[in-house]
Amino acid sequence: MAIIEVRGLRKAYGEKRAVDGLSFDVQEGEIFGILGPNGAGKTTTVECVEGLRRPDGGSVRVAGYDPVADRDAVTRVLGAQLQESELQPKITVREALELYAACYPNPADWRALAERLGLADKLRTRFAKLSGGQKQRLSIALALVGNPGIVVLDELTTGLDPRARRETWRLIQDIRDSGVTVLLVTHFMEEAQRLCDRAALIDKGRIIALDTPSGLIGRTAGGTAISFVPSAPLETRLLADLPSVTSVRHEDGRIVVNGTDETVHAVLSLLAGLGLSAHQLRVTEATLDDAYLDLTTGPDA
Ligand SMILES: Nc1ncnc2c1ncn2[C@@H]1O[C@H](COP(=O)(O)OP(=O)(O)OP(=O)(O)O)[C@@H](O)[C@H]1O
Repeated sequence: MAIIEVRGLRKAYGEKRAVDGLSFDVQEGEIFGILGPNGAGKTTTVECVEGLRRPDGGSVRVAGYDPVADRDAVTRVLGAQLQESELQPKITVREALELYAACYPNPADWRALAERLGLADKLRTRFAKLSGGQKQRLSIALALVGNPGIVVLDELTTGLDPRARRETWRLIQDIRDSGVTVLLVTHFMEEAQRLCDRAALIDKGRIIALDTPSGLIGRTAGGTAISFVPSAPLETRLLADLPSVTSVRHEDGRIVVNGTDETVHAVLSLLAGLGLSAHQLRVTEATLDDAYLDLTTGPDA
């Protein structure tokens, strides 16, 4: 069931069309990614979903509610991560959790939440004294303290070290596993590839692709590449004629064959049939990074 429905969403800032006719559905219980270059319109889109911005056109429904007209209802079902600047530097973790819990009719048990997010021993620590990772975990806790069915996380892991980023990924998976739908805005393709069930790739205010991460990767020209040094000279035409192969080239003394998963088996079978072996064999898969670079046009001017 679609818990978020966005239809023909448009939003301009003066002459600038930040969002230009976006439509997508987010299914209940999934992690849905919003990806795209700087200035693509990602934050504007999620701000319209959160009810923080009034769209110029199109419609948004969150659990059936209009985020602008039914602001209170949407606030109860949707938890948004706070920007760092929205918290007082002197507030303690405990005070922040208590304060935000008091704003909701059916808040979560904030002590249990602090425990779950690894903040139990930081309750008396002031916000300004928390590390980047701890601040991020607090912002997730505050987004969850109202017991929402949906949580919006915008650029959550920017600025975190690789370990803190991985811990945050585990938390996001736990949140999804507890039944919460996650709308995740990210610049990190590895993050999107690991976490998202589906993702929309936005460029210049429009959706240019919407699919599972592997579906998006499948759209790139790269696919699977197999490279090797043959044990004896080999006519590349034989490789190019294999059914799944898209290109063959010589690179630094190696033969590089692009194709699909099946190409690996086809190339090795051909070599075996010719009595040749493949030295320094390497197989590389295209990633969401490759798909992103293939499909988007670069930063907004
Ligand atoms: N309040 C505003 N006033 C004027 N222009 C704005 C405003 N907010 C955003 N924009 C412009 O609208 C476009 C989309 O911005 P938005 O913040 O939605 O993009 P984004 O994809 O979230 O970018 P980033 O990845 O850099 O955060 C950009 O060109 C941006 O400069």
